[in-house]
Amino acid sequence: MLVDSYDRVVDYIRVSVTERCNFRCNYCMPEKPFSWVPKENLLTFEELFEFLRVAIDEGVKKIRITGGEPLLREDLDKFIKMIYDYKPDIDLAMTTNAFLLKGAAQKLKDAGLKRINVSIDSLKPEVAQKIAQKDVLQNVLDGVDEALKVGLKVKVNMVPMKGINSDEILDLLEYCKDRNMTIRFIEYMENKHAQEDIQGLKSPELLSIIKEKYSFEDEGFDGHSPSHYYKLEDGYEFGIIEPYEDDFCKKCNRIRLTAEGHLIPCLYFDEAMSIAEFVKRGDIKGAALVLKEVVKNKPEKNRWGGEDDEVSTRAFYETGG
Ligand SMILES: Nc1nc2c(ncn2[C@@H]2O[C@H](COP(=O)(O)OP(=O)(O)OP(=O)(O)O)[C@@H](O)[C@H]2O)c(=O)[nH]1
Ligand SMILES: C[S@@+](CC[C@H](N)C(=O)[O-])C[C@H]1O[C@@H](n2cnc3c(N)ncnc32)[C@H](O)[C@@H]1O
Ligand code: SF4
Ligand code: SF4
Repeated sequence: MLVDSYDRVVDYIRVSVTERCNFRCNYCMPEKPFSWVPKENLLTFEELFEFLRVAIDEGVKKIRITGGEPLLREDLDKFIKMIYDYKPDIDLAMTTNAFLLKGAAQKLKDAGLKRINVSIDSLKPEVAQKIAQKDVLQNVLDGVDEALKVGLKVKVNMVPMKGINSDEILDLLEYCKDRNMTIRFIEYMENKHAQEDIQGLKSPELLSIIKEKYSFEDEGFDGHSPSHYYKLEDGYEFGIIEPYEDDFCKKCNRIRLTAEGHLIPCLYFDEAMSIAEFVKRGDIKGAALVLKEVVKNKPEKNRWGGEDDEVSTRAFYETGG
């Protein structure tokens, strides 16, 4: 079992399979980075899987594939199948922008993927285009329909921004409610890669917009998720993720692995240790020692907004969010 120095069990790994993306979201990657990680520096799916096998043997029960845009990586279904075949009861999920999902959903489901979280920031084609800097909406909506059709469980993530998509909170909530998909509104997290003039909506602002039309109860946190959940009178649940808070850190169960093999103990800290050289030379014991070290050094909580206000300079498209 992987237990950190605050007695938290780490049983969730978020794996970013590429930092590349076919969108240029204004809050994440408005411009193509000056240079991408060279392809030869990426761990192969076989190498990533060898490492994940160790992690699963150590008690990991949940794996989320993310990116950049994970659907850009060729043979993703084969990677998913490797994990599924090794541990069929693992909670195997993916976070995606869904642009390429229509053609991939069935293959991913057949390979063993169980759930997807899709980012949808607008239901208006021109607003979606302004945010992603590409005409994306129809493909995304078709991707979601296909995912539901093939039986994948779907959640939606939206980043509400003042003057851009803040008038669509209820529309997106209702789009999700009609399809029985949970929506989580993520407060915009400042980072040095985003467009400078963005102002995100905070939780009280979001709640007061929803209150104009719906009554709801506060359900608190669900398990280990950073999402705070609320329940409408008809039982539909929506969530809000407030990254500047740290109450959910007490129950944190996750670490992150980047496409180049950096193991990151916390979203907000720049420290990371590499497993790359170990897995490349087949030294699985060495990789397991790095895993234990990273878990041991996991910080108690983020320090965003605290006295010593530590701000991560690492981009979300690198860490996988
Ligand atoms: N502060 C903080 N935010 C996180 C963490 N994990 C996820 N988030 C935020 O939640 C967003 C959405 O996460 P997802 O990729 O949908 O994954 P998830 O919330 O673990 O998904 P579920 O397993 O469905 O609960 C991320 O982009 C982050 O903004 C975390 O460990 N700390
Ligand atoms: C980095 S993306 C990777 C997966 C995929 N490309 C997608 O967009 O779903 C993962 C999540 O991070 C969120 N995200 C990225 N930058 C963010 C920011 N600055 N503030 C809040 N959420 C952010 C996105 O909305 C998305 O839900
Ligand atoms: S949020 Fe996702 S889709 Fe948008 S630029 Fe970042 S990685 Fe790409
Ligand atoms: S901010 Fe760090 S400690 Fe808190 S939930 Fe996220 S990864 Fe865990």
